[in-house]
Amino acid sequence: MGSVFTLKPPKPDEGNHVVYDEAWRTGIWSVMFKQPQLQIGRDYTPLPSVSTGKEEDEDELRFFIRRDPFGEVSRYLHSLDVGTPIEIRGPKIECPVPADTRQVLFIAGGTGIAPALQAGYTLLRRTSSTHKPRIHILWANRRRDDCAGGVNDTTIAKPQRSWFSGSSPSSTSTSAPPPTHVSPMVRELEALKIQYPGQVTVDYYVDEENAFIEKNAILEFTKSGSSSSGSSPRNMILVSGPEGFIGYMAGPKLWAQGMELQGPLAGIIRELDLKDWAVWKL
Ligand SMILES: Cc1cc2nc3c(=O)[nH]c(=O)nc-3n(C[C@H](O)[C@H](O)[C@H](O)COP(=O)(O)OP(=O)(O)OC[C@H]3O[C@@H](n4cnc5c(N)ncnc54)[C@H](O)[C@@H]3O)c2cc1C
Repeated sequence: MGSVFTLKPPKPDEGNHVVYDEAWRTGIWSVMFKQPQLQIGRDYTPLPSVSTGKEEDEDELRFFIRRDPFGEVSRYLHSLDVGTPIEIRGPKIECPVPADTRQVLFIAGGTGIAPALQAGYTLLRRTSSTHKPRIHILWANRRRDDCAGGVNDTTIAKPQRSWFSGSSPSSTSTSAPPPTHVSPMVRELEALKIQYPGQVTVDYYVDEENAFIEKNAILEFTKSGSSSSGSSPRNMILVSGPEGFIGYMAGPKLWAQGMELQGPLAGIIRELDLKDWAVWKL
């Protein structure tokens, strides 16, 4: 399971604000947390503040961090008392979302949902009367508990309307009862949907329910998003999650000369041979 962490600078710093603001406008970014005893660092992805209703003007950063029972830094972070000082480094831009992007298909595994929220936030802030970008998120988790309360928007076996959407619970006999526990990341996704109606859709896939992201789920969105006109709008597929997940979807990333590279496109996305879609592995 994971937890949401909130970081505040010890004193207000105008410099931080400018740097973070630029990162939020650019796309997907991370910061590195340092574990002081072992002198090791790990990257984590700040969450946009859609659900909190705050502007990005308070240098506060929030993170969703999964506690790996055998992981050095994530265990360390979960063991800290509230208020403990911690050193971070960054931001590091992982992937810009170009200004003319119209459609994003985000394929996320586990905590790979945090960059999906960032991509959605950056993309949708650019909404205007003439520019209505869209993001469709396919989110895979091992357990239902990881995405508790999440209701599919587009899959064929479309279940009940989301209880977040404000429909009267007594209006239909098929309404789902409000779940007793709602994953914090589902709350973030729902907040984004409410802020940008019709521009965000999410489908959930749960390993323990034998629901896996397959080719047709990718095709459903990409075929509707491909351009029929000569000038192709910019469409992106972003893949984020554990190494094996990225490898299965889009082929592994590569290491060369101490640098992580994208590596060739492979996996099921390559087999789909999509035109007009740029693929990026996070
Ligand atoms: C750009 C980026 C953004 C990220 N954003 C987030 C985020 O927002 N939230 C989040 O939760 N995570 C995020 N991560 C992942 C995060 O950086 C860490 O990798 C994760 O928290 C695990 O780190 P750790 O130090 O706890 O585990 P580690 O100590 O690195 O261990 C990870 C796992 O590997 C196993 N392992 C370690 N060494 C060995 C070995 N020699 N042989 C076999 N197994 C071994 C451990 O048992 C453990 O299960 C992000 C990663 C990147 C690259």
